Amino acid sequence: MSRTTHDAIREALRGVPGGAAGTRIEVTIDPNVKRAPFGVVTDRGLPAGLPPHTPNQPQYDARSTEFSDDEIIVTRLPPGEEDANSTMCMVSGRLARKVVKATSGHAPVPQPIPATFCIREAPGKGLGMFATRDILAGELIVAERPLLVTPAGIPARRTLPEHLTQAQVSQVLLADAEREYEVLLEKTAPALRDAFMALVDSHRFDGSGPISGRIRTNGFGADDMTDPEKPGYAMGANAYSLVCDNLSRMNHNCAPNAPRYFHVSTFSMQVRAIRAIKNGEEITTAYCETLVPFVARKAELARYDVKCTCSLCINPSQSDPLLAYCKKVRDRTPRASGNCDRGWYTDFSVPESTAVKSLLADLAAIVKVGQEFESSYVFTLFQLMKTYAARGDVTNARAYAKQYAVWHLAVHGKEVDDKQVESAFGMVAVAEVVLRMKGKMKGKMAGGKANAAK
Ligand SMILES: C[S@@+](CC[C@H](N)C(=O)[O-])C[C@H]1O[C@@H](n2cnc3c(N)ncnc32)[C@H](O)[C@@H]1O
Repeated sequence: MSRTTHDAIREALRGVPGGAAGTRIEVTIDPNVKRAPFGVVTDRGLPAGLPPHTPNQPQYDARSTEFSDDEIIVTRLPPGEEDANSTMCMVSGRLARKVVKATSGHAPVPQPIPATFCIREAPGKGLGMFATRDILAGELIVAERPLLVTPAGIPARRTLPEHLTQAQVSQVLLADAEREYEVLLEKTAPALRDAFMALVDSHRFDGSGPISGRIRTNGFGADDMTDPEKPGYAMGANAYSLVCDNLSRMNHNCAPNAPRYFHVSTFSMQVRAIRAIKNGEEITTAYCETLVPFVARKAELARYDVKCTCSLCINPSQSDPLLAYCKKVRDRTPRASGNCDRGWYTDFSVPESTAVKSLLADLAAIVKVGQEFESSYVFTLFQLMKTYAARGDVTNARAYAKQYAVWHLAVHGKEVDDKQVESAFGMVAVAEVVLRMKGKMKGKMAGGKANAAK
């Protein structure tokens, strides 16, 4: 399939918070299709003359060898668990196999004790998730199996007549997808199906059916639930949409306090606090790229029926320059710039006050606009850790090693403690050597002075 066609499908069917839509599907459509209609659609259903789509979804045991890596299959994951404790998934054979391997230890989904949240009304936003106690940075807030996993784009499976308009193409894709999802949902455990249907549907007027509407409203993308990118596929054409129960009640905030990630070995979507959260505070996540100006975020969020009123959106003239500053810091990170290291913490011609001062200014700007989940934050912590260590300041090097470990836990769910960070980067060892050297030099200088006085 050509890249343009994939792009068209992806564009046509975007609507997964935090995850670019798209899928590897056999479909011929007008490459000029750009997106599914937003707003009110008067003409719903299939255009005249097109027969309804009949899904053909054999269900596989994911442990079997009956399917190929590239096939999109229907299977229950993780395998071998009760229906109510596993998820109906429409995924590639490759991804199913990855999950089977990763979950073979049958690790249970972790639960925070005592519980951290409740779901209640969030004025102006419908329901939302709120802290029921103080939560520390890095603490687990919620972990749960998804209710449903589907390709982030729509699995259309027919050749479309050339005379269809763009809007009609979108309608056919949405109508066919609805039929596919109906069959998938019939196979889902009743309690999970009920929880799914109780979720909000913000796509009631754009041609989406009740199931695809809920998927588009509540599905999250996850890095660890994607297929490897293949040459020729559009970026994001490897993504999936994971709809959860409590987790899908999290509202958007451009300065979120709880990033999400997928924990494959427990097959659970998880959320941790990126900074301390107070009892009663709303727990939020970001549905869109946040280091862009207000107008760009507003346009992106309109897709999810979100009119954001967060502290950044109500005051764009103040927040936009700060976000632009944070973006500059992010563009300097190794991943963005291609530079492995700026290395200036070992450049002793830069005075400590200057080196530390500029890094602390970067950190303060990031914290001010609540972008702690960004890579620029962790890179700045890393640089501070190294700068202090290179100058023999063990206390500060340790403090930033701790924050560095907390960031990894909150953003990736990776359990690393500050001691591991210290030894991985030789932080404290470096600081101690520097201290010893400084001590010796002082001693020599003092000795020198004493000799001079004789
Ligand atoms: C994933 S759901 C979040 C939970 C939802 N509020 C509920 O009642 O179940 C996404 C929908 O919640 C609403 N929403 C999320 N964040 C919002 C925000 N910051 N402001 C207003 N509405 C928001 C929008 O209707 C959006 O389509």
